[in-house]
Amino acid sequence: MTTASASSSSLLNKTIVFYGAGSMAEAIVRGIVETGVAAPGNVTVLNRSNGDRLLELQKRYGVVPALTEEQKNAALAESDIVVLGMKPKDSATALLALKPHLRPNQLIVSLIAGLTIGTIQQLLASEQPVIRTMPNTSSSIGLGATGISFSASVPEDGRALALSMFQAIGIAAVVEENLLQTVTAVSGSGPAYIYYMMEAMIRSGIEQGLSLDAASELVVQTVRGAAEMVRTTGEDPAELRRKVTSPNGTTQAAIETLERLGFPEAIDKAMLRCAERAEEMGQAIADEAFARK
Ligand SMILES: NC(=O)C1=CN([C@@H]2O[C@H](COP(=O)(O)OP(=O)(O)OC[C@H]3O[C@@H](n4cnc5c(N)ncnc54)[C@H](OP(=O)(O)O)[C@@H]3O)[C@@H](O)[C@H]2O)C=CC1
Ligand SMILES: O=C(O)[C@@H]1CCC=N1
Repeated sequence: MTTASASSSSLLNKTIVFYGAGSMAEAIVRGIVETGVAAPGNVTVLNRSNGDRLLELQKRYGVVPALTEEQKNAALAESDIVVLGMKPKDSATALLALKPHLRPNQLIVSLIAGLTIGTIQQLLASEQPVIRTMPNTSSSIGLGATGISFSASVPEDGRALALSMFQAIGIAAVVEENLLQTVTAVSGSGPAYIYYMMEAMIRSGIEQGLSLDAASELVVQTVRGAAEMVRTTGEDPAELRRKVTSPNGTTQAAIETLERLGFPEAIDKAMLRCAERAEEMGQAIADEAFARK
């Protein structure tokens, strides 16, 4: 566990409310509390109706649950940072409910796939400083990969705060807002592709005779080792693949099979569809915002 010391732009001095405290919010709460960059007593969690979940988060991380309407409204009105952690379909209603409580300098950090800075500001009817992010669930173990974009109204210290939040729980890349759909396709949804591949590898290992435990352990260590090899050697994945692939050997036979079955095209199409879906979800919220004006 690492610790952070308080300075004026430190998260330790800031109050943060997670407006929607589901899986992604928990990944971030856990990351920032366990790395010591945020004080649990300064972190409030609130949900639409699931109070039991808030009590669980309190037990696990020492954060503060907002259970009553009064507590919820106070947390939204008083926190320095409001993190939007609800599902896209719930976001327009949630932003309209947030609007009357906000002060102009509160930072909005959105985790919501597809939802644009423009739509958030439209729903809030203000130039509120908005930090749009696309994190992933590996943030809970400090290995997150987050894309970040800022509205023009985010001040320098707001940018630094957001970066410190996401850098505490992994890596953070600042990108143009229109590239956040691509970040969603790469790293937001990316863990699921890797889990899917792991599921398939474990299943095949079992079908070929390994026990569940042996297949799982071997697959986990293989994925972990492969990622660490790319990271620590700095070599290109293609070069590392070449080193595993003996001419006319077993790996070549496997890769040729994957190529014949369209593996690279399948990944490309999946990622394009993912980015397109983020766009569609953002458009649906924008349409709802327009309809509710
Ligand atoms: N899961 C992931 O890997 C990633 C998710 N995201 C984004 O994070 C967001 C959340 O996803 P995820 O954590 O998986 O979702 P979850 O369903 O786990 O959590 C959503 C939470 O939002 C709460 N909520 C819904 N409406 C409101 C409201 N009006 N006011 C307060 N709280 C509300 C729900 O509470 P209740 O149960 O009481 O309704 C629930 O706890 C999504 O927008 C998603 O696009 C981004 C990157 C990765
Ligand atoms: O599946 C989703 O919509 C969210 C966004 C990125 C990961 N999970």
